[in-house]
Amino acid sequence: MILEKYEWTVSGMDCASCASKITKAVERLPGVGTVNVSIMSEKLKVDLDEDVGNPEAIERTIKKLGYGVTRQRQVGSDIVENAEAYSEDQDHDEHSDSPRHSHDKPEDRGKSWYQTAKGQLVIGTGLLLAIAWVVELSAGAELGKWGFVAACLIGLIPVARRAFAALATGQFFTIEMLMTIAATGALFIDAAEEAALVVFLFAVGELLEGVAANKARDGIRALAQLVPKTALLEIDGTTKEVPVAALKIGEIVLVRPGDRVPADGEIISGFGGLDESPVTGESIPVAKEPGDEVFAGSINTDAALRITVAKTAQDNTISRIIQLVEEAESARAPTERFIDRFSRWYMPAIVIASALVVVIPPLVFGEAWDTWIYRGLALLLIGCPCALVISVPASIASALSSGAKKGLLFKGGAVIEAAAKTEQIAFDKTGTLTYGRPAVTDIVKLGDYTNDAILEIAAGVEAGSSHPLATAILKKAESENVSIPHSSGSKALMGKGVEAIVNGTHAWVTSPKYAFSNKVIDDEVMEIAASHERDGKTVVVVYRKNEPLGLIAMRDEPRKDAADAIAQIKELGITPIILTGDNERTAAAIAGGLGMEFRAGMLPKDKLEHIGTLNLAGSVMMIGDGINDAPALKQAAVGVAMGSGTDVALETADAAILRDRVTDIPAMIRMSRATMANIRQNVAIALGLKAVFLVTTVLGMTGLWIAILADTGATVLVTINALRLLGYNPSKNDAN
Ligand SMILES: Nc1ncnc2c1ncn2[C@@H]1O[C@H](COP(=O)(O)OP(=O)(O)OP(=O)(O)O)[C@@H](O)[C@H]1O
Ligand SMILES: [Zn+2]
Repeated sequence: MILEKYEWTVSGMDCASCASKITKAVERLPGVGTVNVSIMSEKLKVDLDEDVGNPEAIERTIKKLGYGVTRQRQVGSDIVENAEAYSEDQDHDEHSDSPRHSHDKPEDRGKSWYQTAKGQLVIGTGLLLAIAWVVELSAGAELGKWGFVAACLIGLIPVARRAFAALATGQFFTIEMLMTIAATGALFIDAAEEAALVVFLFAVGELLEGVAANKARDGIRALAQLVPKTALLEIDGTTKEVPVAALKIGEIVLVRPGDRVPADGEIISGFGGLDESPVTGESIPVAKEPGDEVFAGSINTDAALRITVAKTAQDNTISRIIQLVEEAESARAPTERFIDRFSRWYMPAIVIASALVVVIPPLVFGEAWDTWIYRGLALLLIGCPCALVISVPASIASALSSGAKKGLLFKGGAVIEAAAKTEQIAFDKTGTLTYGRPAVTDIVKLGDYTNDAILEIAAGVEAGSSHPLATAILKKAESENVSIPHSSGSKALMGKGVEAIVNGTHAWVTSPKYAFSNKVIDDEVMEIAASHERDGKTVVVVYRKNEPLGLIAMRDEPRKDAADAIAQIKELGITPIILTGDNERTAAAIAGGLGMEFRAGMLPKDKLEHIGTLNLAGSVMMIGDGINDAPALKQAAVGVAMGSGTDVALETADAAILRDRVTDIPAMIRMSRATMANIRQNVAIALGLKAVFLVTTVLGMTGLWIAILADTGATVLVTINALRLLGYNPSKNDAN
């Protein structure tokens, strides 16, 4: 059995209950494996066994439920769009030209609300309702009543149709079904006017929900629009405008001043400042020259650049960021899962309660049937869980896209929730608190070799290493015009150093501690090393078998905002700590300067273990550069990779900070706490309003239309509240 991956764009989904309705309906179809629905990106992904099932059946089901659906087919690396999926039955789906559909069809973009099907339903019902009122006033109640019945039916039929489509997939408890029963019931007990009003308000609510959901998606769509659609491709000395999707790796494109870079690539000629804010959130232009990497979406601020394309449109860093944010939805917050479970029993419970309200007072206490049927129907509408189910995902969606714009990536609600609970933050030293670019400061002779000779051998050993210390030594060798000798058999001694065969002789570059334990250096040399280490430098010993040649001291500067960041973290009530492989004294010098705790001399496995221990005392966030600390990042409650748009950073961790600012760590904490506060407000609004109107409905203080107004009102309130997160500024000192 081979499962084919299918993907559709589904329009008209406004809340989590829409997603679960579609999931359940599709899961029942033959041949369907994993089903994944994303409201934010309006995507449906299905693993389908084509021997048993077929994609058309899936499309028909979705259309019947009342959503628009467009199939996307993967061809190579390009997504090719099929024509609007074919629908067998005549009933045109009322969502297919909602404004959100503009996601796929640019020509639809900018449609006003009244041009959409939902909008027209609101106008239609509203007009009939108004006419009915006029008729009632002028021609009497009897004739007016028929106007209300007409208004009610016009609005109700599409809803009822969706309710029965869901029923056909085994789902009885849907919002549409509650609406249908309540409105039909109201017609039967001669409350046509209220039934029409209820249907009208429901349509208004749906329209507003659609607008709100669309607004939440805008953030992400805006990111996608930062990449230009066309590029100036260089062919045979001239340039030609081509679609960005058609660019191939290795092709050369021209980027004029003021243009956006069309693809990730490398500058081959030209010097200029690049505003990388779309990718990293950092808007101060970065000076770049030939050989430097550029990201798609960045703005070329001053001079023309020629760039070789390094990635196809789909693999660009910014496309991957967008994809991550879209996928982040599926990693759902525990609170969200709780709300989902809650609403699963909430709807049936309300239905049962309504039934009891209808039956018990008349039967047991001899009350009037009319009154209690009316109250029961109103109670049914209280059962609409829309506000509740949308409360958490709306906040999360806003937070995800708001964060992404500022270079703070969370891979899902679960990560946001965990980040908000952080009590300790563990930093890897190199590359996070420091720039990660150590430079050689001193070379100390231990024998007869000159500084250049020491550097030469050290460079030979380090040639095979990509450690920051190796980079520092190789760079120094280059600037001193020392030729790098031939070496072979390079071997990393994890957390200790490197060895290799240089010019036919075995040579080592290691930590003083390791050299000492192998009796290569004595106490006296250890003391020389220590004196440098107390200045915050890292010292390595260059030696051959039992023959120390020299010491090389290197210094890696703390980032300029590191002290500020640590202070902010403490202000937030969180304990920061450095976990480093470097030695005690160097670590103490750096940590002391920043005012924080440290643990030094840690091997990668020690870091892992220590995070485990810390986790017992309170939730730990680990910050790493994402390169060699992936296991430690995994071990922490929240692993955060830091580094401007680096490849690894995006994939390895739970969260990532895209611009090189340590102050973005406290910003990330603030963002997650603000999101959780927002979620708590939303749940309180949704549950609170339900509780209030549940009571007033049973007591007969409020009726049918108030019940539905309470639900749509709450939905709108909750959504507006969530959207406030889009404008939230988590940084303490700067404007963005
Ligand atoms: N390529 C290398 N050349 C020389 N010394 C090395 C090398 N790799 C590691 N060492 C020695 O091992 C020590 C620990 O290295 P490790 O890579 O575990 O930590 P680090 O990355 O330098 O620091 P941090 O843990 O803060 O990021 C270094 O301080 C150095 O003394
Ligand atoms: Zn919905």
